[in-house]
Amino acid sequence: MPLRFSKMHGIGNDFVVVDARAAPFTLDAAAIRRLGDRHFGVGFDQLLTIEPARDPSCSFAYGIWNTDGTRAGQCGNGVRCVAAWLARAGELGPGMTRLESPSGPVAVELCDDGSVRVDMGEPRFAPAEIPLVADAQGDMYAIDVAGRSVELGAVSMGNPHALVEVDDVAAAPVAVLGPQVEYAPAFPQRCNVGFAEIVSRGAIRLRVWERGVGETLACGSGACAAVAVLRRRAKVDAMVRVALPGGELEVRWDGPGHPVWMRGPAAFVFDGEIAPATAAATTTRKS
Ligand SMILES: N[C@H](CCC[C@H](N)C(=O)O)C(=O)O
Repeated sequence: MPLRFSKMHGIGNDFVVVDARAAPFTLDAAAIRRLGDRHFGVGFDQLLTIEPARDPSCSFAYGIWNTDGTRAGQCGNGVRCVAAWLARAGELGPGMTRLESPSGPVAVELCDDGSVRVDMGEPRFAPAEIPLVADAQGDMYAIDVAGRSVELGAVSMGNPHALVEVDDVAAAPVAVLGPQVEYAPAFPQRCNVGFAEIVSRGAIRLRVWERGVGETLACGSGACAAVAVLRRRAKVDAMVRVALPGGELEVRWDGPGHPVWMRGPAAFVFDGEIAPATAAATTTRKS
């Protein structure tokens, strides 16, 4: 049987979405890496599966894999695409619908303009929940990276995020500092690394080095993480427009006890199928 999929994106963060409602998804990490290769496979930042929910309060569940074949606990741009995919399949009604992410329930709502609004849950700042092992000064951590100390904020949105404030996001050392922080021993499960420039109290610019992927055009959970960290430092208001290289998201956080709300688009690119031989091929990039 060929593997059918939909290619989708959320402001340039791109996904292969696989329907695993009837038959379980069985590809291993090596096969996922091959499909994620932009030259030998299809190419994606994340592979998403749509599955039956185990939590009775949720209508469906979704799984998330990075291009390196590792699993992720949350994907903000991905959950909007999952909602749009379910809507196209006639599975999503009006109002809020709860979906089961790998790190617990989130709620999605289709808006009249075609965008999707998501309750991403509460940000979790406790170091053990991120997880992060480092000395803190308030909510600022100093970690050793390649022989020097880097100051950053950190939060879990169901997946681990570090946030570095920069003066000019265009000049941020994303490709150098990103992987160094991702693999720093202070983050035992590695992390996604955001670089944020504050434009005003209601607008930031953000680039994200994603765990297991590299720099992407956008990261939804990263946008929520950035607003949560900066709001906690009282540097931004509750409602923030987050400009990423691939487009813009609206993020709102009213503070402790409230979930982070994210709103943005979800787009279909094409539907396709992969021959079993391709999924099982041994040809792939060497590095
Ligand atoms: N692109 C996703 C994040 C993927 C997270 C993944 N890279 C990890 O936590 O390992 C987003 O829009 O939130």
